[in-house]
Amino acid sequence: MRIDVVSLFPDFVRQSAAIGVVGRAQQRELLQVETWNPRDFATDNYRTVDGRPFGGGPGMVMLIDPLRAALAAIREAAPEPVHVIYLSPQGARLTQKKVEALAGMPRIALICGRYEGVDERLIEHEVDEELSIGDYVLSGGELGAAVIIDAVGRLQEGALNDAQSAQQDSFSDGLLDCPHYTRPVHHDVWGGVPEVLLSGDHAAIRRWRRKQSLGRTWLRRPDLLTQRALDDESRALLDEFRREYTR
Ligand SMILES: CN1CCN(c2ccccc2CNc2ccc(C(N)=O)cn2)CC1
Repeated sequence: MRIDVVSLFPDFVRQSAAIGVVGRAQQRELLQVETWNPRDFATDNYRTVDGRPFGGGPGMVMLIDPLRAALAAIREAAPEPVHVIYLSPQGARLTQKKVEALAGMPRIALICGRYEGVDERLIEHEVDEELSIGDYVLSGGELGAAVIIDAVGRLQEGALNDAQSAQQDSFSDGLLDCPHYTRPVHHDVWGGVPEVLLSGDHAAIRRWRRKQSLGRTWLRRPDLLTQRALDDESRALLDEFRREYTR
């Protein structure tokens, strides 16, 4: 999968994508991240990328032409069609479901707004989808781009090793994760490690983890439970958790 990023701060995007699982996915050519700076496509001597807003008011707006020129260069750089995404607070909330859809695409382009955003006509004519990584204000779209690159990059076939993808499968089905523990087994101050995890009974451990995922989702994010049907076994486990919890 190829991801092209339009940003006035290409180094930030490139460096964040060079780390960890995503960096390795790039080395293995499972993922390709390219950055394009609109300033390199500005035609005036001052390499202008922003303009004063029509209608007045504070702040500046990103100019159409450098962005369009960057997008044209992106399209020209490889044959596959490009799905163009604009990161902004006005976008649809990013979810794992959306991440999975994006991860299956051959190419996406991420436009990172700065200043007060980009000229609306660029969004209308060149952007396929506007996405937000959450209901908060950032100084630019670059962190959103880094989030999408990580979430999508780690889903590329071969990016995660078996242990990581096993963890991924057990948890990614829309539930919160179960608690995790490691040595020292006994810490005097904080109490113990759940006995079942030390039992070596792998069926019981699997059951306990699933029950914890279901129970924690019910306690912390009940909204996630309404978005998915539970099979009979999960429903029974959750009922058991709820009975124990409300005792
Ligand atoms: C003071 N304004 C500066 C410009 N900005 C803006 C407006 C439009 C596009 C990009 C930006 C860059 N900021 C972003 C970007 C994304 C998110 C997100 N939630 O995904 C939050 N913020 C809005 C705020």
